[in-house]
Amino acid sequence: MNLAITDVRLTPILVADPPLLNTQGVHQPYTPRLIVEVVTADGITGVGETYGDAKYLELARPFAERLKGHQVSDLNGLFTLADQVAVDRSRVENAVDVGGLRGVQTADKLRLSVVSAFEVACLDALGKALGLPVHALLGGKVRDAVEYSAYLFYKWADHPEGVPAEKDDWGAAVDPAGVVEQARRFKERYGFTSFKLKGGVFPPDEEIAAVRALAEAFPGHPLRLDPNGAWSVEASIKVAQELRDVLEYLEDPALGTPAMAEVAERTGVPLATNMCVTTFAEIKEAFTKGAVQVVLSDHHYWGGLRNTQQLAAVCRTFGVGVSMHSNTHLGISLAAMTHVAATVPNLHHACDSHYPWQSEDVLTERLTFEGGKVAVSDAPGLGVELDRERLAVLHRRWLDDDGALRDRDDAAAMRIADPEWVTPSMPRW
Ligand SMILES: O=C([O-])C(=O)C[C@H](O)[C@@H](O)C(=O)[O-]
Ligand SMILES: [Mg+2]
Repeated sequence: MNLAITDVRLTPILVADPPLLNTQGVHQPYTPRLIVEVVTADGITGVGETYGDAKYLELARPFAERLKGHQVSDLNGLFTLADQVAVDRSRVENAVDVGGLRGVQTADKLRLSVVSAFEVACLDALGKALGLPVHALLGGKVRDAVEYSAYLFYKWADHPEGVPAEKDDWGAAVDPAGVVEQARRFKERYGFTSFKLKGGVFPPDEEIAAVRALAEAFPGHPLRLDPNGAWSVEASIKVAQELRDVLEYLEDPALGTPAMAEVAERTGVPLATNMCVTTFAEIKEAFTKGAVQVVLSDHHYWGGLRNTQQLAAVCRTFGVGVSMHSNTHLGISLAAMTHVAATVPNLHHACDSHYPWQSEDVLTERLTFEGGKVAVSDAPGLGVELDRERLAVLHRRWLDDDGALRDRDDAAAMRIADPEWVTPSMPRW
């Protein structure tokens, strides 16, 4: 068996995205992703997926060049190689994370976000070579299916007039009735039993009303609200108090560990985060201060599936919960999330996934949710197959773009509807 990498293919693509609202603006009609393929000397191809904005591509290209001859089994070596790739400082210093809402930006985090796709691709190739599923390479699954929650968004019916976009069939959701209707459809289509509402869009009272409406429509279902740090400590405490009987957790109500710690201390509602604990370096302060009760991991920016397992082990040690965050992603990443989630014993909350919002994919067969769960594949590797024709079509869209959509920018998308829009300063309320 020859596990040496002989070829690496990087394919940036643009995928359709509905007009989903968040505190920074609205999603653009197409969003960039990067599809990574590693090919071994034996002709086995492994696939991975990560963010596709220019700053990730700029790193992925020189990194890919260093991979020729690298063994797909040498996962630790990927990180050593990545350290050799210089990060342009302007990419991280004072940079506003215009679309990600994923916390601090550092050179390491940028590297990890790129390496994660290669780690997944190597695991996929290794699994195919050995005839083993990725979860087996990670130590084995402890469950046969992974539970996800419905990721509800305030949403316009369509992207602004005149903007080329794919039509979706979800309709608008800009008030409590719209949010409940969206949740109903999520439940009907996918069987989800817990609901997360992306908040920070309307004043807190309106979002409290939406969560109350969800609680009435779906009694006993776990509910979460995530304003991405848009509230002051006082506003966060007010929301926590008003919703404490129905919330499973409140996600990133306020920005930064000190503010989260204050909210946690003054309310009994558990706090989750994918903004103030996004790197190993941020764990100590947050856990010592009791700022978070659930860390939402994301294998992209935590640096892959094995780092996600390490994060879960640290959380377990400190009695902090762990679950999963998600940005716009396709089926390769959902498969990777499902494999690693299947191996984490202390995963007790349904994971987030944007996947239902993505009408397009690069797989021959989409992953499906049954009863809100994705079955853990036992096929070799990730258990997914790339659809090269679809990949080519979505790459062609990226090639044809004049650059406007190659970097996700939710504020720019909002300015098309509201020319006065500027990224709100935080806390917004
Ligand atoms: O849980 C979160 O904070 C997210 O998923 C952040 C994302 O950027 C989400 O708000 C989005 O895509 O609009
Ligand atoms: Mg969040």
